[in-house]
Amino acid sequence: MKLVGVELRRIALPLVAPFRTSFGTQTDRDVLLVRAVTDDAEGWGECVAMADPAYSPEYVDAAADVLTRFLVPALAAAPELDAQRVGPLLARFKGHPMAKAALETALLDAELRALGRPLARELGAVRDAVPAGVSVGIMDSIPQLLDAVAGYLDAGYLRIKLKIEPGWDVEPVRAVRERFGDDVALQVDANTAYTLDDARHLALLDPFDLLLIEQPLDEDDVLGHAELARLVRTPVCLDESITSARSAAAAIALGACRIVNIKPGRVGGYLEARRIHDVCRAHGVAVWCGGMLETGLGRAANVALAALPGFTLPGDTSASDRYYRTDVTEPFVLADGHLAVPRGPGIGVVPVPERLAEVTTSTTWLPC
Ligand SMILES: O=C(O)CCC(=O)N[C@@H](C(=O)O)c1ccccc1
Repeated sequence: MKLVGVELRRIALPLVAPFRTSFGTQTDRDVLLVRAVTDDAEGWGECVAMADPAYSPEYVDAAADVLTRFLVPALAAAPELDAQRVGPLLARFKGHPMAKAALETALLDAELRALGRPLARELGAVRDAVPAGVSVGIMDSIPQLLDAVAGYLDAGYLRIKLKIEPGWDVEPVRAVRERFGDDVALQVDANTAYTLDDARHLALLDPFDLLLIEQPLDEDDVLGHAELARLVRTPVCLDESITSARSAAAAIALGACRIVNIKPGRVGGYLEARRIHDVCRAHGVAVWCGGMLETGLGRAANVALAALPGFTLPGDTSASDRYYRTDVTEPFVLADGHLAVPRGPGIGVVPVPERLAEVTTSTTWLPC
């Protein structure tokens, strides 16, 4: 496969409602899409970097810059290219996993479209549909939270994830349990908002039979998570801390997590995501697919990944309307609490041209 050129396209999408986490509130998304044009086919990748470096060190302007000045030229110079070679070709550039993931995914999508192979099949999917969980932001009040959770349960979501932070943790969890009962699959996500000094407080969540507590401590505090795991009963799940298959193996060996949230953008792409899945599965560690408010392009690829055998917990693979009034692809719609795995070649979806044009704020063509 030869790279003819790469389009970097920025789109602006308002969220249907503000989404508050322990590190800030999102009201809209400034998304970088990557379209790779090869001599065989073209493919799409979505960069999940946020507008500011609040979740991770990456941010969307930096991703566009590193793609333009370093990552795309490195692939353009490659005499022979396929998706498996993208990681090794870009390894000399440190970091920027979200930018790298978007480019690798665009190449992988192009390659698989040329072969007529669905991404799900390429990754090793064993399911045609995946159970959908939903992430619920921090709210202004408990009643507002309960109304939101009621709406998602009515919509059919099979798992509720509550964002928590100091001052908004035990009470919201208690209220959801009291209102909706003990059978609702429920978990919490702290996004690194606590320290080991909060262990006794976090143990107050133990009676609520949560599936997991996600990333309570700093992303680089793997030993702290191992210590916390000895102090609380709720299983610890890592997100920001897991950046590669190697880091997953180390975290598991240290007892820092019993569950892993796999986000392809955070780890550099779907091929590394599969390697993390394989490492976790070999150690009996359950995984689920995290979300980064993706459009239907990233969502399609995430749903394909979530169909692998080790993804035994519902992911943050919600329907398109959880975040967007109109998606850039045909919308993903919940059916009996599940999303169907795209069956077409590559990621199985493409942007709707008129919709893409409506939301485009800039586009840059990088000839190769
Ligand atoms: O459903 C989704 O796509 C979002 C799931 C979610 O809560 N993502 C969180 C996270 O920390 O996991 C997030 C949101 C915004 C930005 C970064 C991360």
